[in-house]
Amino acid sequence: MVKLAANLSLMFTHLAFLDRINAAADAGFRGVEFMFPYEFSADEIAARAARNGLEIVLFNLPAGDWERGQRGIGALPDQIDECRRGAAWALDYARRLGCRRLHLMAGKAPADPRNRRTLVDNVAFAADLFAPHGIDLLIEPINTRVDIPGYFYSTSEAALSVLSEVGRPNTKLQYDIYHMQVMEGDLARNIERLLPEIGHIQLADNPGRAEPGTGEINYTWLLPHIDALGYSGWIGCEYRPAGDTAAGLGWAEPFLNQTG
Ligand SMILES: O=C(O)C(=O)[C@H](O)CO
Ligand SMILES: [Mg+2]
Repeated sequence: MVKLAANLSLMFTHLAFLDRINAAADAGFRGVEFMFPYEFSADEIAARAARNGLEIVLFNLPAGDWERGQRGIGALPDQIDECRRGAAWALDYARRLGCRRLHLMAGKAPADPRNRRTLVDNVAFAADLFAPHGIDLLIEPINTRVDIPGYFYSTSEAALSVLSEVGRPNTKLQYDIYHMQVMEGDLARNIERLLPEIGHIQLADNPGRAEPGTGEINYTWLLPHIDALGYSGWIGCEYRPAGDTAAGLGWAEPFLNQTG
């Protein structure tokens, strides 16, 4: 079964954040993800999701000063304390929200030995903090060609080498099909090969990062294929709708019906 989650940081953005939860449920989603919940009360988010029968499937650890261009701090030696306080804050939210996956963003930093050591240690710290609560820690290679130039890892191989050095069973790859199309292509074969390492998938079309059907990726074929490979996790719709979010959900109807 293809399980789609609405990404509330990018979808239904004409509504206030909490109201996006209702909109996602009304559109037929059974799961939601978002970047950062921290300016809202965890109890309010949890109550709203519960009332709408929605599972909260993923959000990010605090990622530094986003407004000033930071995109995570996991690999930044000067912000180790902040990263670890953020891991504890994220865990508190995740427990209240019943969320089982948290994404740690590495940030923009060259892949030199000091930054890598910092990242490996921070990922290990957070994974160990989350493990007793049944929570997985995810890292996601992000394309450096269009979206985040200078991001610490932009290929599945680079992210997996970090996870293998960390060596914790509750660390997984967040495979964002959009980023991986930009950096690697050969999506079906790569997803099949990486499946045992993948803890969460996200999607958008390319170019433009809008909904499936607006670009070059054949999601009509790829989503059932991923399902047939045996992937049973969530697929987050992390795209910027080309127009009205609900009006652009035609592509998702067969899959939203499946989760209903
Ligand atoms: O940029 C992305 O693709 C992500 O998934 C980051 O977590 C930002 O939400
Ligand atoms: Mg993503």
